[in-house]
Amino acid sequence: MSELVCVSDFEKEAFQNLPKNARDYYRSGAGLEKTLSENRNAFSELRIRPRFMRNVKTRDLSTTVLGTKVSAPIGIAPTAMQRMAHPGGECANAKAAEFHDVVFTLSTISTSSIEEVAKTAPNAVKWFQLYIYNDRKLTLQLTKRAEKAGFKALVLTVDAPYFGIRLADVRNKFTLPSHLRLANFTEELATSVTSTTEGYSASGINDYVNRLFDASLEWHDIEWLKSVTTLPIVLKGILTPEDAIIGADLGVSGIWVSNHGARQVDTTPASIEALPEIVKAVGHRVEIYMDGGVREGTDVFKALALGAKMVFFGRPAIWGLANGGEEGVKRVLEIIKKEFDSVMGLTGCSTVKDIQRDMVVHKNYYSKM
Ligand SMILES: Cc1cc2nc3c(=O)[nH]c(=O)nc-3n(C[C@H](O)[C@H](O)[C@H](O)COP(=O)(O)O)c2cc1C
Ligand SMILES: CCCCCCC(=O)C(=O)O
Repeated sequence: MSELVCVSDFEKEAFQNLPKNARDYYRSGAGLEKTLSENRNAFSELRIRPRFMRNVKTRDLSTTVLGTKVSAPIGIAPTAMQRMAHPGGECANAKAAEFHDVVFTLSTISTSSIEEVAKTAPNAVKWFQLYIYNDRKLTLQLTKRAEKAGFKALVLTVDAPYFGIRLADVRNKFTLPSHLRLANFTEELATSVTSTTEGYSASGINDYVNRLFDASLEWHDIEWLKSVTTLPIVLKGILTPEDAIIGADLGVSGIWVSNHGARQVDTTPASIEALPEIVKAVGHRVEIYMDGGVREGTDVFKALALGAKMVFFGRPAIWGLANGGEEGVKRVLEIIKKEFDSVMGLTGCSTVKDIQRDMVVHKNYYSKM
């Protein structure tokens, strides 16, 4: 693993080693994957304006998120079915986050259960990502289990009433390998990720979600969620200030700017493009996080300069898992932290508060000169 020195190295290696069904599921985006590319390109369009002579001999990457101190403003986004990447799955991922003292977010659709993850990584800062099922009793049980297991926030994903068309999964007719289970569920719900339809939309993922997720959700359902949980609620998948304002008015604690790793609607903006206007609209009222295409320390720096309090990534942790399980994710986190530390020091920032809005501009700023 020592020859893997950046996230891109981990990605290439994971592509070699993962079975096609899993690799394509993890890698792919919706449609022709224009937004998938833009999530990366948009970071490259931004330029960092460094400042010097500011005593950066020691640097402190730490910050707080929803009142909890963490070692760095980076966290692991929820990604489903992680045991396809490594037998340790979500438990290994959470252990790595615990080791680095960063946030770990567990997906509803995990192959390790809420309780297993809590037991394996008792001291990790854990958040639970919630999908709302047609069966509200089941949804409530998930929420209560997360509370009981010590999870610190509920991340309600709002961008997935049903799932985008991911052509790779359609072509592969994605199914969950038969030795794995969706560990938060029993019986049919634990194993039924198989294609039941034929033809164009015949991916097991679309079929599962179409059958079970509540596509009728509206804003008033946030009131219901607030009434049944003691945990702070974060809305994940927000891409417009209009929706961010509604969420803030409803009293949520955080807005997570995201296009779901470009897996829902192709040609939505890159998350980093959507971030500034959302920060402008509600950044003074709630914490703002972002994910989508974060692969390097410079990306973390840019997102913070544009107003994010915390930056998450999904696929890099999967590539870490695929290259050595817990140790692989630890290494990925170490790399991104080291890169971020390097950028901070080399731009005159010794704490995250020193990262100012005017330190990042679009490259067009320079063409006007
Ligand atoms: C394989 C995969 C599975 C995902 N599963 C979930 C999920 O279960 N719940 C959710 O809210 N988002 C899910 N997402 C979206 C991620 O939480 C996150 O928004 C996205 O991965 C960020 O982009 P990045 O992978 O470029 O870092 C998934 C993304 C991927 C790539
Ligand atoms: C079997 C249900 C599929 C859940 C998929 C999780 C997810 O959000 C994704 O983007 O994939």
